[in-house]
Amino acid sequence: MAEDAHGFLELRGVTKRYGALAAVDGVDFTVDRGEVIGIGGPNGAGKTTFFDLISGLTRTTEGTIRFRDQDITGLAPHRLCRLGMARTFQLNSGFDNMTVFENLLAARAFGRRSAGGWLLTARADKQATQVLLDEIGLADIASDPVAGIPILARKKLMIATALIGEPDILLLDEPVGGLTPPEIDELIDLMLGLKSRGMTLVFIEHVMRFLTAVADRAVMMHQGRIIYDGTPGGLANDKTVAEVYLGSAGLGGMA
Ligand SMILES: Nc1ncnc2c1ncn2[C@@H]1O[C@H](COP(=O)(O)OP(=O)(O)OP(=O)(O)O)[C@@H](O)[C@H]1O
Repeated sequence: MAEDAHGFLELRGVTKRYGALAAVDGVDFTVDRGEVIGIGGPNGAGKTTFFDLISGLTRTTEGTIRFRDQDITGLAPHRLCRLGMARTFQLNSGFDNMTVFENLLAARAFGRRSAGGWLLTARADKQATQVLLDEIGLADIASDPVAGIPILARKKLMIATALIGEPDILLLDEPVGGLTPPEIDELIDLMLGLKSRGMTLVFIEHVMRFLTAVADRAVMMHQGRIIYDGTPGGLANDKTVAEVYLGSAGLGGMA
């Protein structure tokens, strides 16, 4: 498939209305292949809805979304998964009664992009699962039921579950929410590892230390619109961003 590195993912005039409220309001947004973008903004800014639109969980009211030179507006999540898009969620998901290994293996089997029966691919799937568990630092608890594992391990498992289908773009919704500073450092390293492998990453995060350490480009949303799109370093001096946070948490409160 011929595809341009520029405009790998492209949104034009994307709007989502809930009654009178425009949760996402006429957004234009382009992601190039290999970019690492951190999205911030106050609660209710529209960030998760924005991800839901891209990943096919919510239908757009207006606008178009293109991915890899295809119009994907309205395409179901499983179709997007097969095109190479994966995402994680704010809340940790997983099958609690299954082990870490089984969770990842199930994701591998159901998220497989190429055709092939279970029996034909079972051995390869198990190998790929083990390799990823090693890489992501979950091999030690591979046999543990997910119900009892710590929150950092759950976060890593969700990322692994998204990565096991070998996506070309990964969307992460608040990957470090609820983690301690040393745990955040660990996920910074994990993300930098993905970045060094050329993975296209778009993530939502309130923790500014994480956002500035990982992203090359920062995007701030407010009331469904993009109010800043530039370097992470430029955020601190941006008047519009400061105004949005003034009187509430302040820019420092984002970290
Ligand atoms: N299904 C829905 N029905 C009605 N309103 C909704 C729905 N989903 C989201 N909204 C509203 O859309 C707006 C944007 O919500 P969204 O969850 O996208 O914001 P957010 O930036 O992700 O917030 P947070 O940082 O708290 O996760 C909010 O005002 C929210 O109440």
